[in-house]
Amino acid sequence: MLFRFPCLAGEPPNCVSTPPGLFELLATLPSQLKPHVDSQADCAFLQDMFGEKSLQALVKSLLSVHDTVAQKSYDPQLPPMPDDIDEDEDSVKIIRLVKNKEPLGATIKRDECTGAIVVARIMRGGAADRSGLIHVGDELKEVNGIPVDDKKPEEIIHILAQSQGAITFKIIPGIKEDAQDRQPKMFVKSLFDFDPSEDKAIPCKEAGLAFKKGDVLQIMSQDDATWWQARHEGDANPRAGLIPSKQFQERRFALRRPGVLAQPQKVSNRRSSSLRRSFRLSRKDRKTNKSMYECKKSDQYDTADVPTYEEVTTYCRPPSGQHRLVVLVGPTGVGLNELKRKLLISDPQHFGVTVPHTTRVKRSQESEGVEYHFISKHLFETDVQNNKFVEHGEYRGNYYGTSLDSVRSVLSKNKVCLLDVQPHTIKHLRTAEFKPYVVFVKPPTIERLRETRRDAKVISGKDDKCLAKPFSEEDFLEMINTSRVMEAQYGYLFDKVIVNDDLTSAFSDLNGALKKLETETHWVPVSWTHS
Ligand SMILES: Nc1ncnc2c1ncn2[C@@H]1O[C@H](COP(=O)(O)OP(=O)(O)OP(=O)(O)O)[C@@H](O)[C@H]1O
Repeated sequence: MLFRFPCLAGEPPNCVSTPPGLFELLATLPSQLKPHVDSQADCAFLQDMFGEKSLQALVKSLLSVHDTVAQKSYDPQLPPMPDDIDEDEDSVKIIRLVKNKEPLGATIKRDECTGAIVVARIMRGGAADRSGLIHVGDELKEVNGIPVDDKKPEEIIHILAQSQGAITFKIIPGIKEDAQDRQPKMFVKSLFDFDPSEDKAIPCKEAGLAFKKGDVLQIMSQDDATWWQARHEGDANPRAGLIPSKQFQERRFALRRPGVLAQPQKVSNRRSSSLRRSFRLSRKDRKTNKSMYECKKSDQYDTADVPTYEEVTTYCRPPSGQHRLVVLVGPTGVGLNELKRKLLISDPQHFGVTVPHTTRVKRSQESEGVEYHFISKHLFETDVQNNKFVEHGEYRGNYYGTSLDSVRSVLSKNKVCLLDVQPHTIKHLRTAEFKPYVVFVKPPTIERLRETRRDAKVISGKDDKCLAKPFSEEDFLEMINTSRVMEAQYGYLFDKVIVNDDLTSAFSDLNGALKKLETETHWVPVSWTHS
């Protein structure tokens, strides 16, 4: 039963502090409730309850606390207007902000031309921004009555840091820039790690926003060419932090590049030229050596491409829309084929793989379009010229390749196409048509590799005999090393990283991610959603 004290609602707070009135009110309540109470026992219970002294005392103290709070004024006490405002009196503003533990969210600098101390930046969502009283370009004249004209910015920051409670600013408002408010808000995926505490160039380390490769950031302001303001997408904290702008980060990266990239790291010593996996998939041709292909496309880092930020937007596959291409990458022997095989077995109607092309002669037990598409050398070369291949290579005088059309063919059957490629190929697949979801499969620790792969076999790339042999210690070390290099070089292109330790867990991790991909919203490059 819901009831309240009807005669108290809306009354001025002090009218309820007369105890007799309160006691009478409580005493009459049971009779007022009588029409709603069925039994005599309930009536007696209510009578007892409302007649109880302790309840009356409790209600009394509750109401008196309410009165005290209601009568309090929480408005800040503004100081009297200073009487030394003369010539500029129209343009001087006195602002009082109450300081709590949160920083003010503004930075100041000395204007190089005028020598005045001006507000350089207002952090979006910070205390100063939320107050709406301080703006970029405002000239700071006094802080807590102390003139700041002759002070260095650091001294003023010190005064601010020392201040407790309310801080009074005397400022001359600058010209208001509305342009920044009109800027569209954009989201970016960060393609590098950033730690402001390690950054020597940032104007204020405390104002920096740390992020990791793959984080989605909301860009709040790009007014400053060097330091943008951003916040983590979905973060409840509205306060923006400083991040290096795209241009600035690219410049810095370019300066650093000679040391880092002049010698692009090879993805693998033994098998870096291999280009194989998609070819091996549908083939019953188990003799095909995965390391036999010469990769024609550059295996080197694309130095023109500096990974900084990528503008992204949300995308959810329409229920009957084409599936996103699932791209698997990882070092040789990590278990890509094993995971792919498990997916195919789990739901053959749902998952599919491409049929590669080859110029080698068809064997008697093979059928066109099952193990391979068998085409002439001339046609293969024409298709290469016309960029029809995702990857292609040559082995023992024959060409092998995975065509874009073979990917389209799987997708057109409304299947999820599973494609494993060399990581440098990912960039060519990143189109609105394929909307690739890139899964990087990485090995666990060497100890776990030794334990889990005790009975496993790998096809050695060292010889030409294509024999499956137990993993050697060298295989494990190479797998781990290649994985590190791949992650460092191409990690910004990965949507999901799966550690293939226990096979069942890795499979369920992958399967779960692919299920979500079909129904949930994901961040994708904006260019993929413009038709
Ligand atoms: N989590 C795992 N635990 C135990 N054995 C595994 C695991 N994952 C894969 N294997 C085994 O490791 C071997 C190599 O796996 P797989 O052929 O799938 O590797 P791959 O990444 O496709 O490499 P490649 O393309 O060079 O063949 C296989 O014998 C496979 O059964």
